[in-house]
Amino acid sequence: MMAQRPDIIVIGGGSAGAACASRLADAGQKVLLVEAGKSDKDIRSRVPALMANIVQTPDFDWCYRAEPDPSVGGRPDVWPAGKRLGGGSAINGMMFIRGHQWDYDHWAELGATGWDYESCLPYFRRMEDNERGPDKWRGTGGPIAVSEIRSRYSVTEDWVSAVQEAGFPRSPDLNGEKAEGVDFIQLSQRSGLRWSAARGYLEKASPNLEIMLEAQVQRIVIENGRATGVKLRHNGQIRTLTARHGVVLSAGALNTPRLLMLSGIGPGDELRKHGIDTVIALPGVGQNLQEHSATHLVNAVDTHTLNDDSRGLSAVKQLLALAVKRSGALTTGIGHAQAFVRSREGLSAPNIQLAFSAFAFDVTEKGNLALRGESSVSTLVGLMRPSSRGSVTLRSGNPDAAPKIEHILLGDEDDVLQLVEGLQIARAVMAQPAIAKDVSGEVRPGEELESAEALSHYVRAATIPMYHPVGTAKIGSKADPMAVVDADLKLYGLEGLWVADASVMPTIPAGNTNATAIMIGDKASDHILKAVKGRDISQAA
Ligand SMILES: Cc1cc2nc3c(=O)[nH]c(=O)nc-3n(C[C@H](O)[C@H](O)[C@H](O)COP(=O)(O)OP(=O)(O)OC[C@H]3O[C@@H](n4cnc5c(N)ncnc54)[C@H](O)[C@@H]3O)c2cc1C
Repeated sequence: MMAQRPDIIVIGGGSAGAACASRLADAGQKVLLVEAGKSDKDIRSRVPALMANIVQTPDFDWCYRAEPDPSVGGRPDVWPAGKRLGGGSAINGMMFIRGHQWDYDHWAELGATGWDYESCLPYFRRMEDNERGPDKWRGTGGPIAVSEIRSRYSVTEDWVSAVQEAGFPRSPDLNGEKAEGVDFIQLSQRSGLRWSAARGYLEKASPNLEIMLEAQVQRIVIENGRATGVKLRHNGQIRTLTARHGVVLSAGALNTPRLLMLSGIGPGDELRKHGIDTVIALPGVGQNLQEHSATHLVNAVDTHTLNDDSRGLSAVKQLLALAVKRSGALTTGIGHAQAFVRSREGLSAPNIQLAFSAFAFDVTEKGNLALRGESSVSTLVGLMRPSSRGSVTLRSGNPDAAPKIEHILLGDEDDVLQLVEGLQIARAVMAQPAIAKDVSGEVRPGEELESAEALSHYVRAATIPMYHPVGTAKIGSKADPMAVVDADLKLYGLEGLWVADASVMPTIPAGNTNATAIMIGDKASDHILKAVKGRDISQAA
């Protein structure tokens, strides 16, 4: 344990917490980072394709399940959340994408002053070590390695051509000037291995940073209107640790609101229900839960795919390719190429993400995913700006109880319509000459489902969450009663408590959320330094 009392305690060493803790320590703060999970130094986290073995494994994942969702036939969906140093970035699909500039500018319009794209860009740039090199939009030399995919299949090249044949532009860089059009996917990897936020920010962190693993925070300690420390369980003992300046809460969009409520911060009625005294009444805690929804188009193909590389001699070759060249099927992320497209006229920005993979899964009778036995490809059709909103509340006052997640994935008819439009675009792409020559049939939804009505039934049955929960402690102006933190990420009504993770996003950005969460953690450090050292945020980054 740190000999001295730390200046700041950071709760949660995930995507945002790792970035924030490391930057604060670099700036001279004595930081104690407390993480409930173990280290991410584990081959199952490092080898990308082993992701399938760690999601839904309690040693890596909090393994949450939402309440039954009537909009998808009453299915109680799984809501994974990383439980290792690195958090989500230690178990996720590694797709590295920032989202569209419009989303950040929209945040600022909603009251998150200083979170427009121009203000976030220096932090996106400083986090990156981008294999494509630096330019006005991209960074190099930063802690997070961003690499091109190394699991290459000719069918992916064909898909990229087919998207263009279908009328969408080729993007020079979806993380660059414009997040619209088609490109190969970039991954959070270096030399074919996962590059989590823990690897990037914590492995070479300043000696000012101490990390306490397998330390599960039960609540934030509040004295005289100030957060002074945490109560946690470590090695079977309950301990209270204090910090000079305060606490940064980075437990992720599901656990951050849970910890706030366990600490007496949240909607009064909800706290009373569980016998918790209200310290600060903030009705927005746990509300505004947002999530991307996605459905899949699966095709059988006559060309070589990753499904073929998962069996027999080919599988052995892939092991060798990883060991010798750090390439091949075992370096795969969850997608290989992607396109951001508009499914209709009059939108301010693309509303649909198509993520193409040169592989496809079947769902087994037990509900598990299994790679298909034949050559196959899949196109994920993701809805980028869903209207549905859900909530995270307490199941009980027991600090070990899972949060109660209530989310109606397809609560809005127009969300279903947009997914149908996205599916129709994904099908149109597969019909283009560049890829039609590879395709031997449609597995899901199935060619017989043609009408928009039939496709909407399919969407309702087959849509799943994309594992991108955000928004449950949103940034907003003082005039917004549902805002939880101000634009400096300080909790309303309390000194010494900042929230820095995916929960502060006012709305979900158009793209997988890891890069945005890391940006928030990195930028948070400058807001906190402004508070504790009077540093000028406009001069930071
Ligand atoms: C299976 C999966 C696949 C995904 N795929 C992608 C992808 O391909 N690309 C992408 O961009 N995004 C992806 N995401 C989403 C992305 O990883 C998350 O948005 C991001 O990690 C969120 O960062 P965060 O800092 O908000 O929370 P997290 O990274 O979840 O960090 C929270 C941390 O807090 C710790 N913690 C929680 N409660 C406590 C407590 N009481 N005490 C101490 N510590 C605690 C947790 O163990 C965790 O380490 C995926 C997520 C999942 C789960």
